Amino acid sequence: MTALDVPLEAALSTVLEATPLVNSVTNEVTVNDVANITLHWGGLPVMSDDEREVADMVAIADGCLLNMGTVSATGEETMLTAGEAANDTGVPLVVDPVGVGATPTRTRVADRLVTDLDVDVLNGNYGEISAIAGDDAEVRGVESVGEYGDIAVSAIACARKTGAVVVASGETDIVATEEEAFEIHTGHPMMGNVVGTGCMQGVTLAVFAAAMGDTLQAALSATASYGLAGELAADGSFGEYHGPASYKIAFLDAVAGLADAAPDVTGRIERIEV
Ligand SMILES: Nc1ncnc2c1ncn2[C@@H]1O[C@H](COP(=O)(O)OP(=O)(O)O)[C@@H](O)[C@H]1O
Ligand SMILES: Cc1ncsc1CCOP(=O)(O)O
Ligand SMILES: [Mg+2]
Repeated sequence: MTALDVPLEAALSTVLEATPLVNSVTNEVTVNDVANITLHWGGLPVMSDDEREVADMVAIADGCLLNMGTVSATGEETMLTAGEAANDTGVPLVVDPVGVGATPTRTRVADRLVTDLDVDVLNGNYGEISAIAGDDAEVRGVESVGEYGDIAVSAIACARKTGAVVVASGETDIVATEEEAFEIHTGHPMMGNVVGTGCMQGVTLAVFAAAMGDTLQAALSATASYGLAGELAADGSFGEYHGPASYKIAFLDAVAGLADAAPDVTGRIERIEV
């Protein structure tokens, strides 16, 4: 393993300076959290998801997230329209294949998104990424269950299958390309007790990819920053909490305050031999 230096303060200030407009076609469960965390990073959220408008909105955006958490038949077509607009205009595209593997419909929709679109970043939990890679996976509803000892292997396989930079979230996040994989040793178990932390990670990736350009650097910076905010919320740096609901508030405040918190992840990102 070799440690990788990722300058978070520079990445965070790049995001703040860019103020990227990110259009999220996302699920109705966490849409408000996705909008707010976009703003808290320094981006501008818009949640345009109507077939009549979405291509025009994506064309003027700096980033686009497609999250299939509650995708309907019309929503499926709208996500393809939005993704095609992103590809046509060179807008970085992030896909969160929520619940892929749980039902045949979700598997079909996810496969269509990664096949028909040029996806820059694909983010999902261990089960979702393993399912897309074609490996054994158990996704109950939208939650990853079971053990995934070879998640880095699955993430690289998923990157080779889709051409995307892949972020597999869990106790240790994995960022993988077709050639290499990194372990990101940040985050806190409390993050797993809040619905929406995967969805919010997806739009975080879209914000950083929109601002930074280099997709791998953006994925590493976004993932490390996200986990660091989770840690700072858990250690009380952004207010006392009494359970998962108040933790979520502290987490969102940690995201908004991270740039001024001397974020440092030295030694926390490792390139792994796979
Ligand atoms: N046990 C844990 N320890 C550290 N970080 C965690 C843990 N569980 C989840 N996270 C973090 O929470 C975020 C959401 O991950 P996860 O719960 O896997 O996604 P989803 O909500 O899509 O299932 C990720 O940033 C991940 O690193
Ligand atoms: C519970 C649920 N059901 C459909 S989408 C959704 C939210 C999933 O959020 P996350 O993937 O961040 O846990
Ligand atoms: Mg998720």
